[in-house]
Amino acid sequence: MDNLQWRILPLLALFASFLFFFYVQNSSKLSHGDCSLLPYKHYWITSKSIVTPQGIISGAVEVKEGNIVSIVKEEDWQGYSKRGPILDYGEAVVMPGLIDVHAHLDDPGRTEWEGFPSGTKAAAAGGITTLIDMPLNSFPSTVSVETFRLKLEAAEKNIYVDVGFWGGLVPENAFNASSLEALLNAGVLGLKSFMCPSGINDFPMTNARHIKEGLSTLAKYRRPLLVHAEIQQDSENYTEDAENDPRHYSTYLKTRPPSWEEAAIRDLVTLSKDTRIGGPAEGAHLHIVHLSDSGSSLQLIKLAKRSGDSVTVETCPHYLAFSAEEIKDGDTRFKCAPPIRDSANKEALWKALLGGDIDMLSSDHSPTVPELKLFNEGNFLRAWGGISSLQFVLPVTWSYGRKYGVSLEQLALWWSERPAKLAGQDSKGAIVVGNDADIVIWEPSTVFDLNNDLPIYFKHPSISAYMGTKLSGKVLATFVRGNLVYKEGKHASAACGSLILAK
Ligand SMILES: NC(=O)N[C@H]1NC(=O)NC1=O
Ligand SMILES: [Zn+2]
Ligand SMILES: [Zn+2]
Repeated sequence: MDNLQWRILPLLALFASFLFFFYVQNSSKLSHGDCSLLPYKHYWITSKSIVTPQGIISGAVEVKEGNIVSIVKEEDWQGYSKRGPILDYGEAVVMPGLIDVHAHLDDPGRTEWEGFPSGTKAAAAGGITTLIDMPLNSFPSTVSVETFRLKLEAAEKNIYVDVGFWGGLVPENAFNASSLEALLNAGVLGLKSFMCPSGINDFPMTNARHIKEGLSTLAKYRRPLLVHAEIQQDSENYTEDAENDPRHYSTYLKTRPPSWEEAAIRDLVTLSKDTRIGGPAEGAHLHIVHLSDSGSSLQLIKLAKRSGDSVTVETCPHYLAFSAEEIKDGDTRFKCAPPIRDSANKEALWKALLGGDIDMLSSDHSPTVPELKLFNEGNFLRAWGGISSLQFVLPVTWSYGRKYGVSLEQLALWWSERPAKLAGQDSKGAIVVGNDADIVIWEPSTVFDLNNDLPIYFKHPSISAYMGTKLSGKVLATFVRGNLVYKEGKHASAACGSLILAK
């Protein structure tokens, strides 16, 4: 009897420690129920309006374990209808989730400006399923492996949508191939640089020589360089005098004429020759961010594309929604760089977008604290430059684009398919079998007022230029890799977005 006891006790202890081990393992993992507002991982989304690269269909999208596993047209749906849970969205639009390739979430270091939790909640509420965070406005800037690690630490378990990262190309690392390569090896999706002061001290500007070096390093990785294309010029039109009141938007506009963009883009299209097939930087790609000048700058880009340079260009909703004439004295919510120009320029930007000369859209969501917008002073020359828009880019593009006949397919191209390609995300950006189930469901005809009654998830709604406007297009639901992360004002309880690293 004694003997038996001595044999059983160690076995019991072993069994108990096994149980404890599995308990600890599982309790540290997030359960599916925290990541998604749905209790299941295999289901069908049905709608009369599903936007696919082959056109708009009525039917169903089957989602299983985070992927799109089949797309069924309505006429073939009969046999399917009892196979599992169905989320029927009726007439609402089912579109690929938006991919915002240009957002400043300011984390770590300036989380009072935005931060990963609030920024990605705003993204989810706006139908954005992936965003690529810019390397500046956080502190420190993402310009080395060490600073990139801090970025990843800040983002981990704090993101409600998938997030990738651009690294910074700055004078300090441009001629240091091993430093740049270490950053690229660590997984940034490409690099970003400025050709004028960025407004952030630890993110100094680059010149043509830095950019040439950057492109040649990026060629090996087949990743893009994104450039803020403005070069400071001597101002002919601007002098500091009583006539040029800094509370007038026209004063600010004079300080940053289209010639700044043109000068930068002229340099860039000389450098982008290297990206042609057979050129010294073949494999690299140049992407011009937030184009505002629809004149000579755009012509230069068109010419470069025609010559076979690997070049793309984005513009932002604020350049398509607003024009300089409408901006009231002191209303620094509208200050951004390059500036919002006149209405003729806005019309020409729409024409270029619809005609295919502008490739895609991005938010350039660049918030700050309200104090730095200097609302009391209303000084356009001294206030922070940056537009807050993240949650509203879909309804803004739709609302302001309707008079130009914008189609749902165009929205998907500008906001999902082409941005996915720029960021090197082959399994995102379109509703096709095998892709991540990144999906937005929205009602194009639902109108809403952007006021304080509306839940707004980015940190400082009062600084947004869209407050006080009426928009059309309400997001009902957002799915990230099959997880229902947002549904009519409610977010999933846990932040289960993935960090996207280049391989
Ligand atoms: N630092 C920063 O975010 N700058 C951005 N703001 C803006 O309006 N244009 C920019 O490039
Ligand atoms: Zn910029
Ligand atoms: Zn920016």
